Amino acid sequence: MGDDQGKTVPVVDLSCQSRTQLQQQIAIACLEWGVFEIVNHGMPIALQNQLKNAAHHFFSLPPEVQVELVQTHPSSPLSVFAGLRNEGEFRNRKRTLGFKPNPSMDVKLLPCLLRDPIVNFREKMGSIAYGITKEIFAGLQLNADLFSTAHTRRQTMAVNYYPPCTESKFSYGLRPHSDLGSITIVMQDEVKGLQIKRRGDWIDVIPRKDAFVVMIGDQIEILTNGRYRSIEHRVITNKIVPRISVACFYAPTEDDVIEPLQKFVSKGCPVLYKGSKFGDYLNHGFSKPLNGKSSLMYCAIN
Ligand SMILES: O=C(O)CCC(=O)C(=O)O
Ligand SMILES: [Fe+2]
Repeated sequence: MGDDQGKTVPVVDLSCQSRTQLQQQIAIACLEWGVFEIVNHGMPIALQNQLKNAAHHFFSLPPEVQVELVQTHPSSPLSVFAGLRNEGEFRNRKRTLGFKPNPSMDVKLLPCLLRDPIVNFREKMGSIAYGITKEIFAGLQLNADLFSTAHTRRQTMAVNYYPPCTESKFSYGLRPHSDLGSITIVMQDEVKGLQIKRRGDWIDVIPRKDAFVVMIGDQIEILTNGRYRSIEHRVITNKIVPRISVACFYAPTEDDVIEPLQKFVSKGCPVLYKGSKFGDYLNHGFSKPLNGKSSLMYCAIN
């Protein structure tokens, strides 16, 4: 486990420890950092490499070919786009291959290049996410099965490609933000770029071949009334090599209303957020350019 005083994101080994120890480590990481890395997570290396290779290949194709490959059919579960829906003043220098939430997916619609890597990776990552959220909620003495099921129902996935960038005003691959859902699990390649904000400083999440990054999202902050805070993060580009990441987002369904649990409210800790439908929260978050943790203002009680 990383040193709390240090500048390294804590690493949680999912093997070789009792569940109580595991829950404690995760609880400390959530409380003090809002982000941690997991090793021995059980995702086969071959599956990771398959998806990374497919992503490199896909993004090396001309943009119009990329679009043609994934968007020709209206019910395709995939879409490919540059930047974000709302960019604001500065562009986010990335291209994303996005997998829609719980599509009634006809796998045959996916191009062969991506079909097996995406489907297999996504399925395995879903069970890793369920396992992690279970330990997070168990560590909070909540009904772990119930809450982990509720907070992983909506699953989306983004394969991000950050091209090398020489213009300094485009140095952001992704501007500072917190994720809108409950948890995000990220697979990085070997290229640095992801940073998290801790006590006012930006800290690199140095890529480790064997690790995935787990980030606490806004819905957990709301549910726990600020006990666990969502992590602000950003991606910076570099001038030389492209970077690939795969971000898997887990969240409640769009009809679920998320509000602080009574357990986390007390005289000394008054209610910080009002309840809101996750779908409304999401639409509001997507309607604004990324700006730190401002997405939480949507339901903050001041
Ligand atoms: O590329 C990364 O490492 C993180 C991506 C991310 O933060 C996001 O897609 O929300
Ligand atoms: Fe993010």
